[in-house]
Amino acid sequence: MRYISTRGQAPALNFEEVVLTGLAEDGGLYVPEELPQFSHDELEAMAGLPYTEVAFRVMKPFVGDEIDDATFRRLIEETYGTFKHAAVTPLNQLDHNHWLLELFHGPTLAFKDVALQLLGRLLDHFLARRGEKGVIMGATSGDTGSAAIEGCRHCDNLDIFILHPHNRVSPVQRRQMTTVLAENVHNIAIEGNFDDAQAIVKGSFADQAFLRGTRLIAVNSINWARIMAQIVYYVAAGVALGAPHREVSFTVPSANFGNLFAGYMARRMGLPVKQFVIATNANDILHRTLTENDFSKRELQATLAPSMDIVVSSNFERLLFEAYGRNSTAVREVLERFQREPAALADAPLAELRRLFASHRVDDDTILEVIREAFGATGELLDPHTAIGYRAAQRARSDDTTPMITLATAHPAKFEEAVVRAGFEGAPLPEAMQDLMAREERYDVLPAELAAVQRFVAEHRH
Ligand SMILES: Cc1ncc(COP(=O)(O)O)c(C=O)c1O
Ligand SMILES: N[C@@H](CCOP(=O)(O)O)C(=O)O
Repeated sequence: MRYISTRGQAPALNFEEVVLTGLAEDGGLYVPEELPQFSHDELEAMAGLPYTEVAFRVMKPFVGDEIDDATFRRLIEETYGTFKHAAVTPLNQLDHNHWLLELFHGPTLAFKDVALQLLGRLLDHFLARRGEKGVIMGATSGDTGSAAIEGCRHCDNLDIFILHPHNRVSPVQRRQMTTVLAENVHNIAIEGNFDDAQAIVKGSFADQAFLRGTRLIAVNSINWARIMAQIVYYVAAGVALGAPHREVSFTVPSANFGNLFAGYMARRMGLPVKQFVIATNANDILHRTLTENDFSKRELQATLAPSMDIVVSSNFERLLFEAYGRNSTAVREVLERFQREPAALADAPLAELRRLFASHRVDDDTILEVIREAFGATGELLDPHTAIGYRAAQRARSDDTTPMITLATAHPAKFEEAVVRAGFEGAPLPEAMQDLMAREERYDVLPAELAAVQRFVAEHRH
């Protein structure tokens, strides 16, 4: 399998190279040159299989023969062996036709674990095979950081630098990162927001001289392996609810759009998906683009769903690439315009997106209302991000007969503020994290400046 850049001006890479890199050198994101296709029979055969077997079948075409089957199966088994639910990503029925896809049973209690626990193992495998070392730089609004640290902290060949927005992640999220005191783990609190952190990471890919030749690796969803691993749970959930014999729909709490883009890939590979609902918080660029063709930046707002406090949605570029018929010149133009001024999409790609995607924006008051309402109706205590999805599914689904699967992206224990403000005592942390709030923390606070961060990385890597 070859991977090409959405901006069309970077060399094509193989799977190993694409995992070991981040942004393409032309500033684009890598996507597969051709998408594997699953036939009706192949999808049908996946129903009822263990998650790990579905994972192997879905991801194998992307990996090709770059990892032998026995090794790849071992990496998959080890990865999902860290999850606390036998089904890995169980479906939980809420009413006659609405399901929650629980993605928070991994070690750090958010959907990021599904991909990042695998990515850490893939990186370790490739770097050890090459006898190379690497430096990871990642930006987090709270969840990617801890999942990446958990996935990579045992990798001898890696230093990991995670940038989080200072005082803008929840206390549990911060401590899940900053209490990991391993020598190769470095937490940086940026005096800015997530977009600032993400811009510094992307800027570092554009100018890597500060690393003097050491490889820079991405763990954010700009890394294709993140998307690849997330495709699996769409397929597993879809076939569990009757695909390919019937269509299913998905609602996805969205911000950087890596999660929903994986669902879109699953559809392009053959999963019969009727509708995707994009659920946003007040940082609603995806909703505005879809409904008003307003593809423009606005000031980032702090909300009760802090992991979705993102304005510049990286993976929307991958969707635009598909909607523009893989015309990288057109994609480059629209994204360059977006950096300077409000941009609008051309008529045909916008119509293409509207055919498949609906969207809904949920404000903080509604998040609290939904947490109470959903608990009353179903007995489930939703985290604030999942609450956004729950309401969006109710408001934007196109019909009541297609099964609707709402992605539950995090465990409520990570977001005490919203849970308590909704009137609950809080959600207990799992046993293994009981002492989290008493553990020693280590992190450095830095200005949101590329040079300051690059200097820090250069000084602290091993
Ligand atoms: C809990 C949670 N829900 C939803 C999202 C949004 O996912 P995505 O960025 O893939 O759109 C994130 C992170 O971005 C998250 O951490
Ligand atoms: N919500 C994310 C933001 C980063 O998104 P990613 O999927 O691109 O890593 C977080 O919690 O850090």
